[in-house]
Amino acid sequence: MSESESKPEPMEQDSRKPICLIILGMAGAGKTSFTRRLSSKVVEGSRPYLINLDPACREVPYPANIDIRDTVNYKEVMKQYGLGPNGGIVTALNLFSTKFGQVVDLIEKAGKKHKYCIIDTPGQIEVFTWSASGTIVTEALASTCPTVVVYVMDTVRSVSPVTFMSNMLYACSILYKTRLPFIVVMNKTDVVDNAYAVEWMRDFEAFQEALDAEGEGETEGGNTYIGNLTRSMALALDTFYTDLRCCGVSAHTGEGLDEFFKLVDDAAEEYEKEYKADWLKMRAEKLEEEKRKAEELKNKVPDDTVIDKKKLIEEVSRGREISDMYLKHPANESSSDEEGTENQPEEDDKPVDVAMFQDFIRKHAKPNNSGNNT
Ligand SMILES: Nc1nc2c(ncn2[C@@H]2O[C@H](COP(=O)(O)OP(=O)(O)OP(=O)(O)O)[C@@H](O)[C@H]2O)c(=O)[nH]1
Repeated sequence: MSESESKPEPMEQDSRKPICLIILGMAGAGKTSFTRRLSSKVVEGSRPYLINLDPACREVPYPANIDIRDTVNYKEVMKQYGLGPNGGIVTALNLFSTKFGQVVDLIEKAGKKHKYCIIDTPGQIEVFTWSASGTIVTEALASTCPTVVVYVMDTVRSVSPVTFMSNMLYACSILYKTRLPFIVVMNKTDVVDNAYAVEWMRDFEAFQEALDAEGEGETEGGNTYIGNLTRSMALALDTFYTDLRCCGVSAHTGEGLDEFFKLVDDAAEEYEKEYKADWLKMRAEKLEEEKRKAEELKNKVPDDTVIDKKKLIEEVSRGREISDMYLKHPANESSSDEEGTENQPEEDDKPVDVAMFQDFIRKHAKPNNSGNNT
């Protein structure tokens, strides 16, 4: 029966899902540089599948398989909705997230070939972590594939105990918000070794000494209000530090990547054992809810409007020219674009997108943030 025993293997390979890594971190921590470094890492015969979710970045320095900029033109979004740059980025991500199901389909298919899928997020961390679209994207990924949050920390900028504490508090809040396996990546070790940070996490006395040393008569450490607060916070974070996966890396030199991938595999195992069941349950409940909402929406949308008639998001194969990419603007370009050519919106684009966007707002707007103008 050796033949039948060997048969399940390709099926397992076919249904294998990639391990999704959501790359988060403060502006300038090195998310994009780190993603770029990971993009060249060949694991089990292939490079990671890459997704850029930053609509405002000028250049993506790695060969993205999916790039939000091919779908949403955030400058047009700004114009059309009368928003500033931050509002434009948030709204662009909101629009993209309404179709994230299609992205998830592509990611699932990519699992046949790629072991990892890396998702680079916008420069301003709160655009992702404190927006409805960030939640939608995270939930869509986590309820389909093993998903791990990778928090990139700038080791150079965190040498002050107070800054380090603020960074860790932010990381901690993301951990509790996402409820996913978590890795702290201490980046830029080519400039400053991350040993100090690991010591502060493992040894409270060492952290206190550093705080005292910084504090003498200054505004931040010692017995000042901030110093005392930081001390209390460090104690409170003790539970967070226990079992926290962290490693030092340099996106510039590539140092620490092997250790990083070991932590990722370990975190993916943790997802399978401890998180997956909850996420699957949540997805079942969401599907049920969506079905109900879709019924409601169907009654509101004019009969001649067909939702999901065609794909909004397309995968871009490596090496393909930008001009070859499938471009479509959910915000509808009423003004002429920079090249002077204007794509005529198709008849059913606008009502569908507007209906989807309004439905999105209805689903996610809470009574207490209805006045939020982002
Ligand atoms: N020395 C050193 N510099 C780094 C490293 N990683 C990133 N940088 C530098 O840090 C700066 C910010 O890097 P990015 O990769 O743009 O950081 P980011 O978090 O994606 O930035 P935003 O998207 O703007 O938030 C750049 O000047 C990088 O060259 C590293 O490992 N070592």
